[in-house]
Amino acid sequence: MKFATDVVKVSVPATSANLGSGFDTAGLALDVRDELRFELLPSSDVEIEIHGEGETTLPRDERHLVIRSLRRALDEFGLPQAGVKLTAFNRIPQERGMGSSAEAIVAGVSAAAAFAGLGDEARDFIFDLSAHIEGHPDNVAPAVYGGMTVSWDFEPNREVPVSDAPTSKASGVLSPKGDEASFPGSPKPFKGGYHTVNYPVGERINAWVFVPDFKLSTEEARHALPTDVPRTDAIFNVSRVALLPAALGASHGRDVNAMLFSATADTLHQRYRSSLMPQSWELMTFLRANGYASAISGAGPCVLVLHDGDDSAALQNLLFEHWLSEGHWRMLHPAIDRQGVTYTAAE
Ligand SMILES: Nc1ncnc2c1ncn2[C@@H]1O[C@H](COP(=O)(O)OP(=O)(O)OP(=O)(O)O)[C@@H](O)[C@H]1O
Ligand SMILES: N[C@@H](CCO)C(=O)O
Repeated sequence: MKFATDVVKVSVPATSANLGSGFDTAGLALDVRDELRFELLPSSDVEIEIHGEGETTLPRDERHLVIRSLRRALDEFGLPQAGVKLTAFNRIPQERGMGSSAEAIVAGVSAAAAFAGLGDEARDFIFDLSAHIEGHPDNVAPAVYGGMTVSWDFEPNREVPVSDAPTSKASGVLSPKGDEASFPGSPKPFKGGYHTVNYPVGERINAWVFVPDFKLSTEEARHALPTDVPRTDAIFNVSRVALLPAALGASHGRDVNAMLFSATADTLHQRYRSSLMPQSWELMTFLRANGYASAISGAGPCVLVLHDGDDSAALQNLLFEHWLSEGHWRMLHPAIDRQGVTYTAAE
């Protein structure tokens, strides 16, 4: 395959994963965008220019996550590897729980799609490859599609308890191999791998992200999680995550803020990570004690608030004295992004 163009532009939104109860599953796109320009070079060099977030910390060579993801996707699209100049204008805070790594991966993969001359028809492929590179789909899905997403990893061998399933030819059960072809007849379940569903977000839903002046890598935060969780905690989160689409969709005339409050509650991950970010835990619990639907954003340490209506002034007043005035926290009030990644050929 040949390059369809020499220059492409990509814009990717920030994302907040988990939304409290939906660990590794729920995500929301926020209108804080990184803008990237990719230009093919006649040589095999990589040139990287970074403005904004990461300009003093990110590598400027083949180790850069955007470049690594671009390289992987060029192979997948059957395009040759080439020299490239990347110019990045980064606004998404990094290692804070706003989906910066998913952004970088989606940017590189989407750039390859645009170099291949592909448009919207490549979106599902971008999601699939990006989620495989990231290793979990909850940030990648809203970064690709916008809005609120619920994602899952369809693992055929876990969908049917294979060892217990009847083996008569009439029952049409999954083979231990567990691939797509082993579901005979109809209906057909999904193919193995990552999937996502986009849910509408009500026009009145507002999001705030409180960004601290310290970082926490997702890798470190994932190491803090236990292998097993109590059954009562699992039941608690199942009941709350099921509320999330209804609460964010907000078209049912019920008390949306009360539903958001329950929907963002969690017992599966946040408490286990609290010692890695005590300030975030303190802020999140203070907000909840004051009735706000609040959660750790992604793996932290940012804190997310969701609310029906614009409560900026009240939040500012509530948090000014102990948090915002000391300069350790910034308050962002991004719009909900409903577009997802954009990728186009450019001049
Ligand atoms: N714009 C970017 N360009 C290149 N690499 C990036 C960019 N943003 C993030 N990265 C890479 O991703 C790492 C941060 O990933 P990490 O998963 O720890 O945080 P996050 O994605 O911001 O948080 P979360 O996954 O909880 O939302 C950075 O250390 C860097 O290696
Ligand atoms: N679900 C992920 C989001 C961060 O990538 C976590 O909390 O570890």
